[in-house]
Amino acid sequence: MTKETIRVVICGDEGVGKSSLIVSLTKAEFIPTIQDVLPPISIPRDFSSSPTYSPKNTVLIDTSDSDLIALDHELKSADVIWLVYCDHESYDHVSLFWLPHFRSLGLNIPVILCKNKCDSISNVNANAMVVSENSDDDIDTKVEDEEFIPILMEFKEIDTCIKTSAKTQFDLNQAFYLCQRAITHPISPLFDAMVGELKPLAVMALKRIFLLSDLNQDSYLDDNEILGLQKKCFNKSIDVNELNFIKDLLLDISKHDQEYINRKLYVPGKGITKDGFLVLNKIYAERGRHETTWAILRTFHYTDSLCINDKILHPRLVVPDTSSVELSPKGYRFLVDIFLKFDIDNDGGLNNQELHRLFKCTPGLPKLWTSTNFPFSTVVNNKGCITLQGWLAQWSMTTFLNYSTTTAYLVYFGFQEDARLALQVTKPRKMRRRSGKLYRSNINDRKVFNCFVIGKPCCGKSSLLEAFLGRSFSEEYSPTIKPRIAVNSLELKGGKQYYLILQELGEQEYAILENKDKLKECDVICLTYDSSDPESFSYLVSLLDKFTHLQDLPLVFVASKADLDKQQQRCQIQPDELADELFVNHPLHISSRWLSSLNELFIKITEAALDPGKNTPGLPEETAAKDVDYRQTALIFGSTVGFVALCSFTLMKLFKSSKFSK
Ligand SMILES: Nc1nc2c(ncn2[C@@H]2O[C@H](COP(=O)(O)OP(=O)(O)OP(=O)(O)O)[C@@H](O)[C@H]2O)c(=O)[nH]1
Ligand SMILES: Nc1nc2c(ncn2[C@@H]2O[C@H](COP(=O)(O)OP(=O)(O)OP(=O)(O)O)[C@@H](O)[C@H]2O)c(=O)[nH]1
Ligand SMILES: [Ca+2]
Ligand SMILES: [Ca+2]
Repeated sequence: MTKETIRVVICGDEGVGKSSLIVSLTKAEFIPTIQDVLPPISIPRDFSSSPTYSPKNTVLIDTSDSDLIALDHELKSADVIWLVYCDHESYDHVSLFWLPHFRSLGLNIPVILCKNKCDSISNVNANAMVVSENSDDDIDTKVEDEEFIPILMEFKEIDTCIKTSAKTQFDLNQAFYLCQRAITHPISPLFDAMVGELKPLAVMALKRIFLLSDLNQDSYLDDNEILGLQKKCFNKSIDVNELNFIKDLLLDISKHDQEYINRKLYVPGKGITKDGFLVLNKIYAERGRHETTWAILRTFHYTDSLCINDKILHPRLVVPDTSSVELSPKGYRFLVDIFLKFDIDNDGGLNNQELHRLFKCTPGLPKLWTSTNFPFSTVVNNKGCITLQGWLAQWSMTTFLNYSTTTAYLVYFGFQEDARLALQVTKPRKMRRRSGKLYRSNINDRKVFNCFVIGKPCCGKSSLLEAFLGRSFSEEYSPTIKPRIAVNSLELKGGKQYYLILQELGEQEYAILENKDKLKECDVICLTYDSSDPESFSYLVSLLDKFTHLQDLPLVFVASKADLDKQQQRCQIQPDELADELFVNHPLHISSRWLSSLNELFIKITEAALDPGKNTPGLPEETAAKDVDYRQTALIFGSTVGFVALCSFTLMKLFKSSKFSK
């Protein structure tokens, strides 16, 4: 409900009973002689029989046709018009004067047409949620046929017609409710009275609701699923008779109604079909019980314009500048359930058909996904289908990069609660200072980290991303132009699970490295050079020179293509020297052909994200004495390994060449 206050302007010829209607309604008694024009009366929400969707206030405004200026003034601020007549003359005036007059004022608001002084009819109250055999159908239908129908056909602004009596209080509450309903539950977005069909947006929304309610995905709403839907929308259960009535009605329509002949609306033993669900809602609209349809739509957060409420899709979340957003256990649980529900063939992957079904109740794949080549941004199985591990990684990444996409899709997928419950905001980064330098403090509440992989063209960045997703190495080289992304989960010692996002920036590398805000979202920079290309390291040196602020972040140096012959880097400083100078680890030698070297790297990147102090340049170890000791042993150990390694390498070469020389 968007409106807090609804203004109902009551008009009609002199003496039709306008003022009497207001008095009778509000005082519940008929006072034969009253003043000409009553002052506006405000009726609070509690007055209504079904307060859920009624406005906070409804103001009833009495008018008189003797003062057209005042009347027009009121009409222009009206939300709905209660147009009253009571006899032949005032009836003729409805189409000859009143309705054309509203049009001439340019009003585009609903009109409730009311025939007053119908004193001979007893008060019957029919108000049921489910379509039921209408108890007032048998009451004098002459007025409807002769008076209401022609005028309803001619003036589409007439929402409903009703007979009342101010004297006997017949249907006064109903008339008042209809005025409110015209605003709170408008028929026009749902139903096209001209063609007698539900409107396309309504059909789309209802189809989506059907999909979400069909829990076992068999394309039928069985009794259980209907009960679930009823409970959810009306917070009450449906009784067996009502349910049987609906079923019989649908069976009857598919047997006798020419339009639906041979179309399955309800299949005994299985349930209501999607067509059946639509037909049912069409019947609600036709019988003036479209509140039922609105109640269903609103439960699924549809607004009057039949789109899902933006505040539900994108709830406001307070995210401090240096915090990140991750999925909560509840969010992961929901996404696991969705995956399992749609993995219909149970093979641990979602194939195209299954993905298509899953995204049927959404506007399609998120933009972020299509622009990052989903599903190849994450783990797929040997058939190219996203696995559960990949699915969760993909959502972890989406939440990290743009949580608003996650909340929206959770709602599309049918997440019942406030979508914020599926998220958690991490603590803002704390900063520490050592040796006069600010650096990021240890992290203990995050499990998703973001790493930019930087390096000279052809140094092996894409191969690294591919290997991270468990894909086999390819000799082929195709330069990366558009940024690329890869996300996967990994486990550190002790069994803790993390998600790591690796981004290769392509032609945007400079632009992104320049942008300090972008770097706030970056946990680690992975600086890669090709150890077999002598010109490769100098690229990194010049980047670090150019973007000095990179040195405020954790850095991990990587020497790629370790399976090829190592070359001396043509550069004023060698990789190990630079690392020493910056107080960070020496480059890790990896090869995309050697899986174990890669695993070590990914763990190292994650550890660098968890403990930025150890990996940020310019921070010598705090305890100097211990440090030296450690370094000496490390060096000795290192050189031994180096010597042995060198020996074995030469020996092997000799051995090999001698073998070949034979
Ligand atoms: N029998 C009968 N008489 C009614 C009913 N409603 C109003 N009247 C009578 O009709 C006359 C006009 O009623 P009002 O309520 O003053 O009508 P109004 O439309 O406000 O008239 P103006 O203010 O003059 O435009 C009064 O004598 C009422 O008693 C009704 O439902 N049944
Ligand atoms: N021998 C060997 N070749 C590798 C290795 N890693 C990558 N390559 C090859 O190096 C070439 C470039 O690899 P990519 O991963 O595309 O390099 P890149 O850094 O992404 O290149 P750009 O996107 O142009 O910046 C390809 O032919 C790969 O097959 C490796 O570890 N060993
Ligand atoms: Ca079902
Ligand atoms: Ca690349």
